[in-house]
Amino acid sequence: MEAKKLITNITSLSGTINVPGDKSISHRAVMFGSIATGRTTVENFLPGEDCLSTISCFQKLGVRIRQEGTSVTVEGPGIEGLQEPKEILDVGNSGTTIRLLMGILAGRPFHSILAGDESIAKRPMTRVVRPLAEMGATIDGRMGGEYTPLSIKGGALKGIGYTLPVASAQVKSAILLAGLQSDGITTVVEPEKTRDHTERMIRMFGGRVEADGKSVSVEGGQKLTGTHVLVPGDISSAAFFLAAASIVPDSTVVLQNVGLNPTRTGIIDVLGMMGADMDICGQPESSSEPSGSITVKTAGLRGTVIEGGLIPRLIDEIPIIALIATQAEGRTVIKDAKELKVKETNRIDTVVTELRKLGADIEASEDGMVIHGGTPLHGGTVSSHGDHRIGMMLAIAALISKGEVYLEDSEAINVSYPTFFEHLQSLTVHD
Ligand SMILES: O=C(O)C1=C[C@@H](OP(=O)(O)O)[C@@H](O)[C@H](O)C1
Ligand SMILES: C=C(OP(=O)(O)O)C(=O)O
Repeated sequence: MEAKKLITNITSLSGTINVPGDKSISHRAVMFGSIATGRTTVENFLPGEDCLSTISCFQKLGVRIRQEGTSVTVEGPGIEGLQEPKEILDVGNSGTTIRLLMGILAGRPFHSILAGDESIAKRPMTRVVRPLAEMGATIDGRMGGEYTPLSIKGGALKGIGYTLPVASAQVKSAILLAGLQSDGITTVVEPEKTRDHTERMIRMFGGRVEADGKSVSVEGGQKLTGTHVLVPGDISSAAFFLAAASIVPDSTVVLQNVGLNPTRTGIIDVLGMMGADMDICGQPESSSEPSGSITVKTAGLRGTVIEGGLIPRLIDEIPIIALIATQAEGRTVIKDAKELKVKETNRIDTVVTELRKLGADIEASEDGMVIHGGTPLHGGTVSSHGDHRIGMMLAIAALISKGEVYLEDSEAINVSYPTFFEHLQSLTVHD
């Protein structure tokens, strides 16, 4: 594919966007709909490639799922109704799909093979394989189960107490999904609190889960019942426009229907610390996930330090935060973020490499990066490296670059935000 010429040389950004559905919640709505009994309807589903991979995997497990744009109906057969797949379960580019699916399949008495794309083949799986094997599943894969393709033969599971070595909502969720099929109680303790969409969804489907600080427990053998899920907009997608409106001069952008779950709002906290101009208006909670609208205007920003418990609350926003930091006054330090190395790309390397191509003053550290702000960006040819969040971050960087910017591998953006360029275009004001 030819490199895409990005939008540059704009005067300001102005307008309103309805942020597309949350990726994490869309995945879980299909998964819980598939293991529950009865019909689940999903509204404002994200029809991005990752969530479509989740639908296709569950269809291969015998679940009847109809998807038309942002609306999905799942005819839940109940967990016992899942059937041995005849084909390989292809998770595409999606870490959430493979890891949560492993938790579900760990308790099923049949054999499955899971595989995905080149990026998935490099992402660590032992973190999920180890606790699920301890619960009683038989899982193997390349390099002793660290990498795809993986094979799973589920078993009679027993509940465990497990302390996560890394803060990961995907690993926590996989263990909880296996725990729902286990004998007794399963407890997961996290080093830092991560997104709690799985816990909220267990409750939405009529199940019980106990959460106490960084510890979460479920009892096995609970019955889940199909329901209606209203998916709020994805704050991780909104983040690109929060950033864009903050750094493009004379801008005002309204982002409607943004998910405001406190385990995800680290980006709002950081923008606040940096001096951003945001006005947040919460909506009355119509589902178990809070949401609201955010009006963001251009502001002079200053550097900050991002570390510790804040990191899991903004883990996917670090590429766009790095770009914001190039425009802030002073230095921004991001640490405790080693997990970035095992995302769709090594996001420490890809952010540093690509932003440097546009003139940013940024360096990698052992567990994050250091950005010296106040640097004008120039034109160039950059690459997403097949990573949607790197691609979108670079498209926002182009808005403030002096000179033309071309993006290689721009289609990667379809993984989480297929209407990204349309939305960006609709906000753009030229002279
Ligand atoms: O549970 C989820 O939906 C996700 C958890 C995070 O991954 P980790 O669990 O690997 O931190 C995040 O980066 C990913 O985009 C979605
Ligand atoms: C890391 C991400 O997703 P996943 O782990 O599901 O591939 C992401 O969306 O930034």
